[in-house]
Amino acid sequence: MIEMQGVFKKYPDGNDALKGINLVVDQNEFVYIVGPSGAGKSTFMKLIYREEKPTKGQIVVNGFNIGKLKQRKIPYVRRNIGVIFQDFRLLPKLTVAENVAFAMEVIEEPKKVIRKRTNEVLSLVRLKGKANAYPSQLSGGEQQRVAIARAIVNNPSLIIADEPTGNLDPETSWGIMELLEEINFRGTTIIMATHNKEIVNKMRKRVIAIEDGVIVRDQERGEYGYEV
Ligand SMILES: Nc1ncnc2c1ncn2[C@@H]1O[C@H](COP(=O)(O)OP(=O)(O)OP(=O)(O)O)[C@@H](O)[C@H]1O
Repeated sequence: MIEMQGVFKKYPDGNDALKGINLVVDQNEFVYIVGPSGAGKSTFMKLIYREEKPTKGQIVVNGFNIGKLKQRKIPYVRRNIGVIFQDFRLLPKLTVAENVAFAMEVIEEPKKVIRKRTNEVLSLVRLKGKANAYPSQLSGGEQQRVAIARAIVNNPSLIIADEPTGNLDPETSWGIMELLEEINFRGTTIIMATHNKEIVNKMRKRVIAIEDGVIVRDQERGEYGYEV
């Protein structure tokens, strides 16, 4: 589902963020991306959902050659990818239900489908009771659950999560991880960048370590491997 061959990313200011990435991620894998600050993890994730373009090399996601994608085709690829950030990025003036529904409105789903599916995903993240609340009225963990609901509402085959527990306390973080595991169990591939040693060591998934723009380790049922 994701294939990278000889991928380099040099930012316009000359920063070499990635220097020759090769990897394959299959459908339904759960992959942790670990590594020191500035190693290139976020850049790696941004290339997958085409927030950034590679300077060299090939990236294929769900059969699309991401680097060569025409501007007008980008929405088709993004529709199949849910993205979750450390800082939630909800729309503050929309309610919980509206934040989730918005992701379906932009792809012009019928109103009836939107209502039904919004209810479904809010149940899944256990937030049905907060449907009419605004993000500012929610805890951090609840806001992240809304962001997860929004990410999965269009049934993406892939979720990219960039430090999804970075702003959350340990207990809340576990709740988020259980949710991501359940989503993975239902068939969605998950790629998650994290600095959370406890989570990586307990959940035992594939671990890819990036240092200074290259993959230095790729382990099944791996460990975090750094002191924090
Ligand atoms: N938009 C940008 N323009 C120029 N350089 C950038 C840009 N974004 C990132 N970089 C540089 O690219 C390198 C990799 O950054 P990246 O954000 O991918 O690292 P990271 O592993 O995600 O770090 P962290 O764990 O701190 O989030 C760093 O040297 C960073 O300064």
